[in-house]
Amino acid sequence: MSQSNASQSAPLGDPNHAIDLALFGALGDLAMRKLFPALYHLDREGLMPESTRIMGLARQEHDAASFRKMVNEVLQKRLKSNEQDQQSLERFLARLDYLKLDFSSVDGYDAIRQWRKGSPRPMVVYLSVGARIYGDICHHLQASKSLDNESRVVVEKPIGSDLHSSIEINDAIGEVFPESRIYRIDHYLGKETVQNLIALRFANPLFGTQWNQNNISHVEITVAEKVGIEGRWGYFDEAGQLRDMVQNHLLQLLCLIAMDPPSNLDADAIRDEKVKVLKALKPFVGEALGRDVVRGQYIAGNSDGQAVPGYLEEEDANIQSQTETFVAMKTEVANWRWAGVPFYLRTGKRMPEKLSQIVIHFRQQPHYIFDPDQRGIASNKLIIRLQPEEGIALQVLTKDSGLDKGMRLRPGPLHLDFNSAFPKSRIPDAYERLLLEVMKGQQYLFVRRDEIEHAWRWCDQLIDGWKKRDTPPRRYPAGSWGPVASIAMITQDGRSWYEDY
Ligand SMILES: NC(=O)C1=CN([C@@H]2O[C@H](COP(=O)(O)OP(=O)(O)OC[C@H]3O[C@@H](n4cnc5c(N)ncnc54)[C@H](OP(=O)(O)O)[C@@H]3O)[C@@H](O)[C@H]2O)C=CC1
Ligand SMILES: O=C1O[C@H](COP(=O)(O)O)[C@@H](O)[C@H](O)[C@H]1O
Repeated sequence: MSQSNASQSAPLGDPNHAIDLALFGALGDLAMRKLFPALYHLDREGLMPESTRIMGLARQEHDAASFRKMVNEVLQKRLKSNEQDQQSLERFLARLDYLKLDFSSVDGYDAIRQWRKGSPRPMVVYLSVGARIYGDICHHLQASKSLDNESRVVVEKPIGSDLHSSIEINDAIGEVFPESRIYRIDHYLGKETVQNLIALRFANPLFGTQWNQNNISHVEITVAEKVGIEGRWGYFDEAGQLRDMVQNHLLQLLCLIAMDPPSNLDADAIRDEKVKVLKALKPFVGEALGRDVVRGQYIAGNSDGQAVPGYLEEEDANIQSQTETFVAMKTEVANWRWAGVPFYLRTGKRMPEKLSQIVIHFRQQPHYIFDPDQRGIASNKLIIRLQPEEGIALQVLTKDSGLDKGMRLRPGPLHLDFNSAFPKSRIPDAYERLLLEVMKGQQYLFVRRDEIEHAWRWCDQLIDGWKKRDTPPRRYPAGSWGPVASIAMITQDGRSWYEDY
């Protein structure tokens, strides 16, 4: 384990941000893979106040010592060697405690009240469990008098599987916590470049003045995953890519691209603008469903040169499943700013690369004077890369150099790569940022109830349409960019998916 100066030199976080964190589902996949590493990083970076305590809750038998050992093993495995230092690890592990609890029964919740007794810190309840049990947990916490009027709750996505179920879950949480103390996670909102999108759009007049249908011809949002189902077949098959990724992450990205400038950076000012976008999203009616949406499911193929199974051959698979692992669609935000500008969205599992990027295609000049053969390349693009290699590039056109080239155009990037532009700063994981905002009690990176519900309303009409049409998903080989029809969907508009990966 390498020794680093980070922990020695960093002051511990602002005492006003100290919390008691009750982490429900502490032995689960999300907690182990994302939450504990993120909490450790906050501690190591000096952002976790000294008195902050963390209680892990799950139903397996453990005591504090065996739980700490388990978390320690996970951290050793997940952290890079230059991120580990003995002092930070020891300090972080010492904050951890464990409570064995069956979340569905009120018995045992008294122990949480006992743990909290006399604590001056607000309690943050993090629900890293399936959404069906959120209501029970909130009510049992209330019944056991473990909460006070500063307690906050953090809930994971997806909240429900349609509008109706999300209303039920939100109602149940809302009976215990007011909206101002509910933090609905969409981890894409914690990604560094997503934050930068807000800065880019609203701090730079260069873009602010161009951000509308007069200057932008179309927008692409791609969230491609290289992985398949990773042992989550049961969960995923009920959800599918539309509910798992579009309803939340892709629609949130679309909102941040399409929203009007908020009057300030307050949570509600931003959320009000996002809601307006969700309300203005065109539904898919009539022919549009067949023409503008493509559902896909991967079959066996290759990933990194290795043969990988198809979706229906994965562990636990039901071979009859028609669940989509890929969706591509063309939609529109029907308002003054965006009328007539297509938003092409695509997301899928088992794509060739892990790639999340937004491409804003600007319109061509009204009058063109260069080589007619080059007309196709003659427009600017703004490429906002979320992962991997976070960065922003503006593709501009210059003259190709050389005596023999005449006035040939050459597209080239003005590139801001965050890793090389700011080499000293580690790019934090989305969960670090989100947990920090919860500790501070700031909600602007979290999703308000009406956003979730408008997003479901829009997805529900799409899902209903699919049910009525009852057509199977199109097959695509693992390791490809999705069904051929998703390429045809955009080429029929005389465009193509941006491919400079
Ligand atoms: N994993 C991921 O990458 C992502 C997850 N999410 C969301 O995060 C949440 C957690 O997901 P994930 O970590 O994958 O889920 P897991 O099933 O891996 O973890 C859930 C944890 O909660 C425990 N648990 C469940 N029910 C009870 C109960 N009644 N009493 C006591 N303990 C219980 C489980 O214990 P046991 O093992 O004994 O059942 C387990 O420790 C979900 O809402 C999911 O949708 C969101 C985005 C990504
Ligand atoms: O919410 C989810 O997101 C992940 C993808 O997240 P990323 O940060 O790795 O892009 C996805 O794999 C998972 O199915 C989904 O539930």
